[in-house]
Amino acid sequence: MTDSTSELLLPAPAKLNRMLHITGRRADGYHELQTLFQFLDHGDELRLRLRPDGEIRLTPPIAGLPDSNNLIVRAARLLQAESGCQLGADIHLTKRLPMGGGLGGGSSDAATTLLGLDRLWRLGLSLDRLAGLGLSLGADVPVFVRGRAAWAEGVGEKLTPVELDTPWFVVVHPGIEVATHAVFGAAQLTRNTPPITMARALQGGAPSWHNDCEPTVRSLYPQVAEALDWLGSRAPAMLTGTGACLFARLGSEVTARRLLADLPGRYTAFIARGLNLSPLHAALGR
Ligand SMILES: C[C@@](CO)(OP(=O)(O)O)[C@H](O)COP(=O)(O)OP(=O)(O)OC[C@H]1O[C@@H](n2ccc(N)nc2=O)[C@H](O)[C@@H]1O
Ligand SMILES: Nc1ncnc2c1ncn2[C@@H]1O[C@H](COP(=O)(O)OP(=O)(O)O)[C@@H](O)[C@H]1O
Repeated sequence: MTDSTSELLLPAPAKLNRMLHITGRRADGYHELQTLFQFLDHGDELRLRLRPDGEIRLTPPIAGLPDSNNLIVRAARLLQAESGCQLGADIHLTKRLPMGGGLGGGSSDAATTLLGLDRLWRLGLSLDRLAGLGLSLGADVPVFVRGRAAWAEGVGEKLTPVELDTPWFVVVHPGIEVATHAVFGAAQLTRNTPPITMARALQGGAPSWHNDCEPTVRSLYPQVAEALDWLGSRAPAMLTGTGACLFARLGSEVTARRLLADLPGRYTAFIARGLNLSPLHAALGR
């Protein structure tokens, strides 16, 4: 974060779903989940600069995504409407996270916009209120607003903070996109995992965790299956969200770097550490 009152430089971290169970389907077609969210010390970055004229300007544009659909612009306009604030912002996005990869980049960008503009515009809104606004933008936004690793239920909005182990991860993008709606719409998807308590989920720890989307994503997207097989032969590996990104859990930065160096050239990847406090909240002191 810069020290100026008219400009902020803030992180928008990635998340992982350390486990994900699908426990049912609601009347509106959305699925009930139980998941553990954790942040990574890797993500996008937003520079927010105050504009007195009320305009919201985003640079650079994301190819194929009109600004009016960008969660950053939508979050900024929502905050203006909610607070009646007449101020605006120039927002510069450094996009590092693959889109639609299950790392929550768009949701995290939205949360950073809400918290950053709340600070820049001196609105003083509570995290409860900002999380409520975030939920209207997407189910994954509230966890980024609250900034604590969490046990999540419902569609991901009922959050209980947790302290998880903080290993190093190798996060791999297999080079294809997974359509979230195709996974949730697949006939073969397991939708009836019996609900468990948070205590039970935490008791087993990482070796006991799995993602109910994984078998469906494996069969619909053979490239994901191949990448998961490769990664899983080197370290315990899983899918995050509905993919397409995968993560392997390592005991140290050195072993993570070694695995990254061995990775076949057809995949893109990065290493990162798991965090129980979002770097956004660390930067803002919230
Ligand atoms: C399942 C998670 C876990 O983190 O996957 P990732 O997106 O991170 O991979 C998310 O909650 C995803 O949330 P989000 O990315 O906001 O999903 P959306 O775009 O709203 O949903 C796309 C489509 O997936 C289906 N969908 C999504 C979430 C959910 N709990 N049940 C659903 O059935 C719906 O058909 C919806 O139209
Ligand atoms: N600022 C943004 N960054 C990324 N995606 C965005 C953004 N705003 C809107 N989107 C839309 O949200 C979708 C989901 O993106 P993202 O959050 O990166 O993936 P996921 O939900 O799989 O973790 C994108 O495919 C894109 O259409």
